[in-house]
Amino acid sequence: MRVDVIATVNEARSDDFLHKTAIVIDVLRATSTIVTALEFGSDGVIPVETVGQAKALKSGREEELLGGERYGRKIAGFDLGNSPFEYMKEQVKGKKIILTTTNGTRAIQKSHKAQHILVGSLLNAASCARAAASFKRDIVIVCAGTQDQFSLEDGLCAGSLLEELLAHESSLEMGDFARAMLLAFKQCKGRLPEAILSAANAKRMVRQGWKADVLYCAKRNIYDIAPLLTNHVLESYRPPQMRQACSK
Ligand SMILES: O=C(O)[C@H](CS(=O)(=O)O)OP(=O)(O)O
Ligand SMILES: [Mg+2]
Repeated sequence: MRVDVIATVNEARSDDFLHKTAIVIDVLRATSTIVTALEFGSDGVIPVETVGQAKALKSGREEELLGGERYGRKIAGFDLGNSPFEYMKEQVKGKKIILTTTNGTRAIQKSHKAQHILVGSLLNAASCARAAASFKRDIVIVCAGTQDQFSLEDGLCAGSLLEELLAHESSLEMGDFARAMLLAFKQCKGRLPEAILSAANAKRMVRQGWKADVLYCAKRNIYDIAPLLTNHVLESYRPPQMRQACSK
């Protein structure tokens, strides 16, 4: 099995995903928010690229919510923003969420040619790796990045996924960028919050008042689900138990 890591969404070409499993990462914050929504009982998340697409999809049924951000803030007329804390509430239970964010949902769209599309974050790295390994295909990990720039927290999450994948597949082949992310992760595994807080995207988010979000998104392996895209909806998938992975 081969794993490659793509540094930003704009470096991804749709043909890179053919016949493969894609894992899309946007630690701050889209994929952490998606994992949280599903963990807290949302019925499914529909990721879309534009605000117009999100509004057009909303059918007016009570069991649907519009979520997302532009410039980090809730979009006018939407029910929810992009903070994971908004998705822990009773409000999301049993609801489908139509979500559009600047980087994360765009990266999910970009992976549409993959055979399987999983959503990864630090919160669910072990279960996401377990799900990906169970599909027995080559894997492409896409770091969404921030407005077309590489983001360290996405790279560290890719490294965490690689460490977990190696526990399932000792003969994993990987490209040099993937190897670099694995080494970077191993280097700061014991101090992930500090490493993430030192990076540009987190610094900007802290300035905007989102420090609690950054610290929450830096927690590793606290949830055991792997969002899997099925008919355009991300649903909670609990991967089969396989060989014991690294976890902590
Ligand atoms: O809301 C977020 O965390 C970001 C906003 S920004 O583009 O980084 O300002 O969106 P995301 O798609 O989760 O990266
Ligand atoms: Mg982001």
